[in-house]
Amino acid sequence: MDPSGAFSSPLEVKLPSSLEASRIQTLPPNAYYISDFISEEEERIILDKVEHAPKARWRQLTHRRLQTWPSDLVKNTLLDAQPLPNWLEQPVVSRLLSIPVSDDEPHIFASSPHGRPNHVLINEYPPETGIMPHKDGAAYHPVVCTVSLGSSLCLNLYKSKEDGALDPEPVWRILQEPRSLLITTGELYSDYLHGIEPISEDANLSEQTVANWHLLRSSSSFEDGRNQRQTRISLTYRDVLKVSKLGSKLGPLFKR
Ligand SMILES: O=C(O)CCC(=O)C(=O)O
Ligand SMILES: [Fe+2]
Repeated sequence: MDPSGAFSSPLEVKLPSSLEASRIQTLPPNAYYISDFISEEEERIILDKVEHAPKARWRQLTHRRLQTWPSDLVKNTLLDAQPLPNWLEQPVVSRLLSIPVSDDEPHIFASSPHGRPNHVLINEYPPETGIMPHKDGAAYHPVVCTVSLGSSLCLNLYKSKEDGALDPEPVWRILQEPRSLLITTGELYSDYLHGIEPISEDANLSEQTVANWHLLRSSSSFEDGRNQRQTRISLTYRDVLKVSKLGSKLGPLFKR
């Protein structure tokens, strides 16, 4: 195992020497995209863990299912001071913490309260499933790290209009390939909304319409401008600002 927690061939995982090399330059500060963040074997292992998690872990929404680890938030607070399970820590967290942002910022969570992510949301998107445009809000330090598994799809970014209403046309699209990492922070986190359209195929994909086109693993596979969606699983890593030790003192009754 190498220091970044990699079990797999370094040929499959390609980490930049600093995030600057992975910056999505067409977007406001700051967004980064790393196409080969985890290997195919690591992807299989994580997908297997997600699929075989205890049934009670899944929360079913109208169109989408999700899991929260280590637990749901209560009033924006993480009640459980439980660590993340090992399969969510390795290789993702150790690898996240191994990539410098710049010479004086050792990694993307260096200035967050806990210095690392303490919470993971797992969302499942079968084709024709999406998520409404939204902001992630005040519970989290403004850094979101999303690992995509299983299939590609586009994340749309939206602006609020002057009157606060949503402008329904996305201002940008980010194409997320399986095994990729997308990091969004700063202005992108605070000033824009993000969402995923509930469609079976992303269309009109090109250098002009996809913000991270030049950072894709395989832009040639989208040469016809289309991406037929399969089921995509995303892991969203964040640092919840408020953590209460009370949850662990109250004991297992209050845990999920
Ligand atoms: O699945 C994604 O990439 C986005 C998920 C998301 O926006 C959220 O969970 O807040
Ligand atoms: Fe979100």
